Order: sequence, then C-alpha cells, then structure tokens
Amino acid sequence: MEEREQRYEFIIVGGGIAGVTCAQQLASQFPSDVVLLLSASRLIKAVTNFKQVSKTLEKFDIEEQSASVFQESYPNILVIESTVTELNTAQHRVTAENGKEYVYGQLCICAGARPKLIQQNNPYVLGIRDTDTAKEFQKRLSDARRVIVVGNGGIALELVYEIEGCEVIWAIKDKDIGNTFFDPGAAQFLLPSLMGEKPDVLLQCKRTKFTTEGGDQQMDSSTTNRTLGSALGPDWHEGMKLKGTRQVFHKVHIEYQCEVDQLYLKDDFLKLKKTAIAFPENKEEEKISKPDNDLWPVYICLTNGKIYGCDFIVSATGVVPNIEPFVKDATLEVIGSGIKVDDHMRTTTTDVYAAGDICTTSWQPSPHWQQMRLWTQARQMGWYAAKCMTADRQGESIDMDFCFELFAHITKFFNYKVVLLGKYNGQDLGTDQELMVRCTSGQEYVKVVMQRGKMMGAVLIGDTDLEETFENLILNQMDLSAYGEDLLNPGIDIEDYFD
Ligand SMILES: Cc1cc2nc3c(=O)[nH]c(=O)nc-3n(C[C@H](O)[C@H](O)[C@H](O)COP(=O)(O)OP(=O)(O)OC[C@H]3O[C@@H](n4cnc5c(N)ncnc54)[C@H](O)[C@@H]3O)c2cc1C
Ligand SMILES: NC(=O)C1=CN([C@@H]2O[C@H](COP(=O)(O)OP(=O)(O)OC[C@H]3O[C@@H](n4cnc5c(N)ncnc54)[C@H](O)[C@@H]3O)[C@@H](O)[C@H]2O)C=CC1
Repeated sequence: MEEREQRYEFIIVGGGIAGVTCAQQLASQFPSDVVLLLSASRLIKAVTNFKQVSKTLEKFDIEEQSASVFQESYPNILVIESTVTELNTAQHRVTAENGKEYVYGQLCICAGARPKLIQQNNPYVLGIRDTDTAKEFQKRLSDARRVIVVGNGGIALELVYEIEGCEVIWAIKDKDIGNTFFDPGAAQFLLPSLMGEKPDVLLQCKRTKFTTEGGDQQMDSSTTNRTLGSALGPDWHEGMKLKGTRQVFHKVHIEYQCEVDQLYLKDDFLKLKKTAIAFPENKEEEKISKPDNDLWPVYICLTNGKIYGCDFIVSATGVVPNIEPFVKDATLEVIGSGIKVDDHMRTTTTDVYAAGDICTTSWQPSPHWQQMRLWTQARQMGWYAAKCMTADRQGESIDMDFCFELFAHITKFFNYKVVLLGKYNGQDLGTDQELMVRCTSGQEYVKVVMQRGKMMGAVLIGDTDLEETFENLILNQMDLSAYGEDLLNPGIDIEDYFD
C-alpha cells in the first residue's frame, strides 16, 4: 500500500520559472537528496540557454516541458502534478488535493499569481495568464467583431498592438498609454505605431524567447487546472493568430481616464433603453458619438458616461498572488497581496521560503531596485531562494545577490526594443529629480532620470545600444553634473567616456 505521508528534505510548490529554477539549483547543490516539485500545472517551465548579457541584464529561453522530459535532465527532481491545498507549518507538512501529505525539511512556495479580473464569474470577462487562457482568448477572438481591453499595463499594450481583424476599444484609467512602464513622453513616442500601419518586418531584438514546442499536443484539458497554470511570458503571442472576423486591419480606439462602471448582458441592457455608441471611425465621430445599431452579447458602461457593446472584454488589470492555501496557516504574514519575504527569501515562519510572483519583498531595497512581477525577477528570486535555503541548512551566511542592486528589464512593445533600468519612472525619488530626454520620432526615445547629478534610472526605446553604459552609470553613481545635456548628445560617443 502506498504511504499517505512522505518526507522530503526540499519541497518546492509551483512549476513556473521561480519554482523550477529553485528546484534545479537545489538539485545540483544536493545531488544525493530528492527535491520534490509539486505543481498544479502539467507542464513546467524550464529556463534554457541562460546568458548574462551585462552585469544585470539577462537573456534566456523558456521551454514548457512535461514532467518526464524535465526529469530526464534532473534525475533527483521528482515532479508531481498536484495542487497544494493546505500548509501546516507546525508539523512541516503540506497537503495536496488528493489528501496526500508531504513533510518537508525546507519548503519554497512559488505558486505564482492569477489575473485580477474586473468582474469574477462573468463569462464575457477574460483574463490571460497561461496557455489555456491564451487559447480561450484566441478562440473567442476568431469569432469576434469587437473586443474591449481594460487595463494599461504589459498585457494590454501587447494586445492592442497585436489584435487584427477586430475593432478594439481600449479603456484606460490614465491620461497616457502604458502607465506601468512609460512616462507621458514615451507614450507619445509610441502612439503613432499603434494608430498607424504595422511594419512588415518585425524587429528581431535580443530578448527572452517563449517557446511552446510540443505544448499543443501535450495539452489535456481534463487534467490541466484552468486557473492555476504557469504564467506566459515574452513572445507568448508569437505564432498565434490573433485575428477577429472583420476585414479591418488594425483598428484601435482609446478611451482615456475612465474605469468600468457597469457590465450588462444583452437582454438586461436592452431593458434599460439606453443607447450604446458606435465605434468612432475618426475624430469627428469621437465628438458626436453616433448610436450603435448592432447588437452585442455584452455592454460596458464607462465612468465617462459612454456605453459600448462588444463580443467580450479582456481584463488586463494586474495580478493577484495565489496565497490562499498557504495563509490559512496564520504564521505566514502577507504584505500587499503577496507572502512577505525578507532579504533571504524567508517567510515569517521557519523553514518556509517564497519566490516569484507570489511573494512581496520586505527588505530595504537598493536605491535602484524595485519589485515588479516579471519573468526575470521570478528566475532571480527562485535561484537566490535556493542559495539561501542551502546556506541556512549549512549554517552559513550569504550576501544579497547582486541582481537585486539594479532593476533591469528588457522587453518589446509595439515592435520596439524597450530597456528599463533603475528608477526608470522616477519611482519614490521625490521632487528633486530631473529628466533628460532625447527623441527621434519613429526611431528612438531615450530618457534618463537624474538626481543631484547622478543617474538613477533610464528608459531606452529603440536600438539605442546605451543599456550597458547607462547600467554602469547607475551602478557606479558617478557625478555627471559636468556633462550637463551632453550626456544625451547623439554627436558624442558617450561609451568612450564611461565604459
Ligand atoms: C501574458 C503574459 C505575458 C507576460 N510577459 C512578460 C514579459 O514579456 N516579460 C516578463 O518579464 N514577464 C512577463 N510576464 C510575467 C511573468 O510571466 C511572470 O512574472 C512569471 O512567469 C512568474 O513566474 P512564477 O514562477 O512566480 O509564477 P507562475 O508562472 O504563475 O507559476 C506558478 C506555478 O505554481 C503552480 N501553482 C499555483 N498554485 C499552486 C498550488 N496551490 N499548488 C501547486 N502548484 C500551484 C502553477 O500551476 C504554476 O506552475 C507575463 C505574464 C503574462 C501573463
Ligand atoms: N513585456 C512585459 O514585460 C510584460 C509583462 N507582463 C506582466 O504580466 C503581469 C500581468 O500583466 P497586466 O495584467 O498587464 O498587469 P500590469 O500590472 O502590468 O498592469 C495592470 C494595469 O491595469 C490597471 N488597472 C488595475 N485595476 C484596474 C481597474 N479596476 N480598472 C482599470 N484599470 C485597472 C493598472 O492601472 C495597470 O495599468 C504583470 O506582472 C506584468 O508586468 C505582461 C505582459 C508583458
């Protein structure tokens, strides 16, 4: 008979980047121990081809793998597809959905996050997180004439640019697009790319690549937990047809500074005897708000008084960490919405660590770092958590990893390479910050955030090739006052000065 309770020196919960990286690191540190990886998702995310591009910028590929393929490369990692439902820290025990119990020596919780939707249980409101939700979105889009995208962060920016053959109404709370990544200047620089025609040739830039090789065949909806898959990431839409039913090529209308007030299903809306607005085809129609003669399955009333009908709504409104099974145990403190971790990725209870999207950091950060729920940070935290677990187990001390010195993120928006460094939006810098901007329309946007002559952050859009130099300048905090505006003078080869 199979034992109901098994003991493992190391148990990791979560098969996303954070959990898998943590398990890999522990498995190589302790080759004679078995590392147990419990994951609600059938496929796990493995980091491959990792390259340190510069001191803090990194590049890697991600592969979705089945447990059996992954275990071939890591024979001392045991992957079990199972959702953890309870944690009992007093007994060092986790309980899985089938009632099976696992006792740990050390535990690292890497259960990620899920979309924070504007309305739960509404069949017309979709969030995008994992392969299942991305496929559901693609399926709905293939029959759609109009979608409404709510939110102004990473997912919304990607969708409004990629969707074709369908009218897109983009409702944002802010005055400008892309508020989680950009300042108003950068938003203005990017806007023409959204409203104009897309380039035929897509930019190939150095960035992480998402591969779903074999994912299709391996998907089995009966065993895949719909709400708890691993997060997608860079290039998730590559090779995916994001096309609606209309002949229109790329058509986006933005409603600024508004939120969702009410949602109505068609029958309820018709009873209200209110008028919805047609998709504004031009500036003139924006002013006069032509009534919409089409009928739609769902209607959205915005706080600016406008009402639009659509086929479905994408709620790209941030994430909420999957903490519920773990915080039933009262010893785990929560800050913000995540599990609180200290500078050694320890939670508030002994032998329990957390990493990735599920955690909220509570250490005093370096002046140029902030937590953001991103792929790179999930990998870094998973790796560092394993180092800290090892050190604690061996009674050694360990310094905070260098990757937490500087926030560094490479990505792509609207087919431009985007690099964000340090306090790129002047986060928490107070009032004595200064901005310097260099912008060539359609080509590049360079912004640096300066404080008392020192560089604190930068936004680099386009192929600026400035990331390494600026990374050094932020890290070494050299006094740059003497250079004044020349710092961004394109006629001066800045790298010669500072490399
Ligand atoms: C559409 C999309 C695009 C993105 N694009 C980018 C990008 O371009 N760049 C970037 O840096 N970041 C991007 N991100 C963010 C990035 O993907 C995440 O920050 C990162 O993957 C989080 O990794 P994680 O391991 O912490 O969590 P997840 O990937 O969410 O993994 C959590 C794991 O835990 C499992 N799990 C959950 N609950 C339980 C439980 N109770 N028991 C057992 N297992 C459980 C899940 O099945 C999953 O395997 C994107 C995210 C999305 C959704
Ligand atoms: N290229 C990249 O780096 C990408 C990163 N991601 C990451 O994936 C995760 C999920 O992405 P997003 O959902 O876009 O989250 P996000 O955190 O990037 O953005 C959320 C947006 O929703 C807005 N919002 C929140 N509540 C709202 C409400 N009730 N009504 C209207 N707007 C509201 C916020 O103001 C913000 O603009 C994030 O961690 C994000 O950083 C996602 C896509 C691309």
